[in-house]
Amino acid sequence: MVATIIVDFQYCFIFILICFSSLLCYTLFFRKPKDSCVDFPLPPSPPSLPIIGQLHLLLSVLIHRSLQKLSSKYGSNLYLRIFGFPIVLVSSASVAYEIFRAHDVNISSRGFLPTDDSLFAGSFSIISAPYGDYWKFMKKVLVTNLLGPQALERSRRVRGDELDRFYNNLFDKAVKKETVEICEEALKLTINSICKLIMGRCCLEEGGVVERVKGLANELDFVGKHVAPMEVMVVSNRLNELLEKVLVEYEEKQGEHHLQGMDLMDVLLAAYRDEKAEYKITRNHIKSFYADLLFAGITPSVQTIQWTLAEIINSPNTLKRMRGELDSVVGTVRLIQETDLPSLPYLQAVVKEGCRIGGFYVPEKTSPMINDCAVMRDPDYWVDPDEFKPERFLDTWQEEERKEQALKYIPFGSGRRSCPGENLAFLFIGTAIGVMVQGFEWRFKEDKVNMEETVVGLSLTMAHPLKCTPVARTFNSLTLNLKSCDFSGTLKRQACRGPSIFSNYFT
Ligand code: HEM
Repeated sequence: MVATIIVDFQYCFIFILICFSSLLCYTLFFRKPKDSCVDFPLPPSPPSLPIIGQLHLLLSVLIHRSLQKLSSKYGSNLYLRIFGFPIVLVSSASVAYEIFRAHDVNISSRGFLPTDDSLFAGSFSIISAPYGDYWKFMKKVLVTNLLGPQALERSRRVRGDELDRFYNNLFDKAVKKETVEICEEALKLTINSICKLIMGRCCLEEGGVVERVKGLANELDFVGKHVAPMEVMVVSNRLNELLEKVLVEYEEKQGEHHLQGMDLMDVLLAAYRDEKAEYKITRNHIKSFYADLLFAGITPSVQTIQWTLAEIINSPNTLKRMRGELDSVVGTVRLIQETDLPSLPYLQAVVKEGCRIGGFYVPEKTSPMINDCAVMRDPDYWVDPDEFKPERFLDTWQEEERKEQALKYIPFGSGRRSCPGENLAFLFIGTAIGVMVQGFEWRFKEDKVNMEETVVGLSLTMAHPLKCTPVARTFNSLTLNLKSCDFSGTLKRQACRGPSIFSNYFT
């Protein structure tokens, strides 16, 4: 009898325990968050843990892959909570399109306030600045003096010279039969070009500024890999010292600069000195702005060049078609230049596809958080989303379709806070890839390039950096021919061929 009572009591206890733990599980894992409402239910939420929420589901080196895995398992739009902080994770092209179309202004601030004075995304940076007067002022300065169509046209020669140097360096390696690391060569090209564009007439070479920026960029990538905030601060301090030196040099040479016309630094220094300036900026603002440009501009461009060449090497048909186009439009005597790009629609399509596949940079808009990588691989919108298929960008869309397409193609983000360097990036990548395909065969040890990915900082890079040996396609090196370009002609030709990714730049 006593034994029966004890067994009953045990069952009862187990039953109560099960009820209690079920209730706890329900509350912790499956209960809808309070902020949902009947009319607008929140997107589904994956199971969460106490305190950290869904953080454990995101912990991975390849964060874009874990995000993709989450969305394919639980739905393309998800509601997450990380330490109580709500995030809507968007992986579908149509929802991202809707957000950018209808709510751009609401998501034009990054959703976090920087807490330190580091040059990288600290309190003076425009990347982390909220959408407001400071951001608007700096964006205007940036577009007018560096990244807008007219500014890019004025600085074309600087990039032409650097492209020539890039080609001659590769030609030299080809003569010596040396293997090159593509990332390293692309890094030299991009750093040299960006430093010349933003610090133009300062004694860059003599002061070794380019080399020091390159060292700092490498260090920052390394630090990014190991997520060490203290070390970010150390690199930031060193860059601060370097930029202060550049600023002082500019101030000393102020008279000389005015004789040659104002450049970006002159304009910023004038605004810094002007008591009645539209926005009162400080030296820290200027240095932070330069840090933004260096590190937002360099790494994604370099990575995209590397990924795109790797894809081309793995796709002999693409390579053949690009070469045919380059040989017939540019020929085999002179080197491709920026003004050829509008006449090379297939090269443009390859670059566009390269940006879709490679140039990964997580937009820091946290709520909603748009996973641009997943949006550009959304199978409902992209045919064979994981394949390298430049042809997808050769379609001749109607005006409406083109607008919609632009909103779903977001390697540079979208809306007000989209990347202001998009046109410049297309010029860098288009000409660099053009030079490498026009000028060289690429010898490679294995049958195929290993496309395994890894993440460094905010960039998706190749786990096995691309190394190959250039073989010059012509006996003599190709010549640089920076003749002035007939825009009206190139634009007319372009109009017959359909949309151009360079249309912003050339109109
Ligand atoms: C393939 C090359 C590049 C890629 C894929 C890329 C991508 C991006 C992305 C995704 C963003 C964030 C957009 C958003 O939040 O919606 C961004 C922001 C930015 N990018 Fe780029 N970028 C590239 C090249 C460049 C270049 C060459 C420059 C200039 C030299 C540049 C300057 C910036 C700046 C200043 C911002 C911050 C804009 C703001 O906060 O308003 N980028 N970029």
